Amino acid sequence: MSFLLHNVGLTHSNGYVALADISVQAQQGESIALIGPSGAGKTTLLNTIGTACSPTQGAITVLGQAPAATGAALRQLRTRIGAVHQAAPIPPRQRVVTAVLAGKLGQWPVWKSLASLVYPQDIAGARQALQRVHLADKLFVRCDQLSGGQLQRVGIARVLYQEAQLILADEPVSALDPTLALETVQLLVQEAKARNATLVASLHAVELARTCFDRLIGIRDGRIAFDVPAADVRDAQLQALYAAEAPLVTVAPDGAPPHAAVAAVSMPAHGCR
Ligand SMILES: Nc1ncnc2c1ncn2[C@@H]1O[C@H](COP(=O)(O)OP(=O)(O)OP(=O)(O)O)[C@@H](O)[C@H]1O
Repeated sequence: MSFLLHNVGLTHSNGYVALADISVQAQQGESIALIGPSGAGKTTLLNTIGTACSPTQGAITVLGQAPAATGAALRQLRTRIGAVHQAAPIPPRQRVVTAVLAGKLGQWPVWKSLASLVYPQDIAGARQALQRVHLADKLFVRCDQLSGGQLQRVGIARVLYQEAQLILADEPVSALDPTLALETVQLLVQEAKARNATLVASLHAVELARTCFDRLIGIRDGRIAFDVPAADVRDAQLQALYAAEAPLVTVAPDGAPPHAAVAAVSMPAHGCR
């Protein structure tokens, strides 16, 4: 078992219920895409699985541990979890090589981590990870000299270098063009499969989610709308997931009566299978 959430809820201090009644489990090695409208709770769920957010209800086990454990046990657990953030939290003046090596800071002894900040301790390893996202030529470039998409790929190189057992990726390809997005999602899925790591990624590109992952979890209003093998998801489920709360009312320019427009699910014609 990779993780297990039982009746998990998360209510923010202002009373906003971001997650409610979330019960979900994943076997080691599964690849799962989280999909759902903006504000549905995908990031909050990823942060909860990744121990960055504590649930206010329910129980959670991650990689065989209850994250409520504090101090050294929690730090140790986090070294086994790799996170790819929507906007990589990388200091702008940091060199790319240092940003990638940061993936293993928690696994290295303190002396090595500190030494690596002054002189990168595994340049070959960082180069290899960067090669996989086509950025080996940026090894010694400062992160503030990269484009948003390049920075996002540095975050992916970091998680590849970390060799985490559980990879949590929050919209990992949102800044990439469609071709690179497909290639990068395939890379993450293949990497996870090759190492029997679990991958959970939130995505707005529904067709990428549908074609590249084993399983799809639809999130809406902080709840699980469906949890199905990717091959079994039906168009009606996707339409309902993304349907506007109230239909958008548009007025035709010629003064014809207003009509309702339901948000369409975008499905570009590319895939993994
Ligand atoms: N600290 C907070 N306090 C109160 N509400 C919050 C807080 N953080 C997030 N929220 C709310 O929780 C809800 C879920 O946010 P979350 O970022 O998980 O959504 P998401 O599905 O990842 O959205 P997106 O696709 O736009 O990234 C949103 O309505 C957001 O406004």
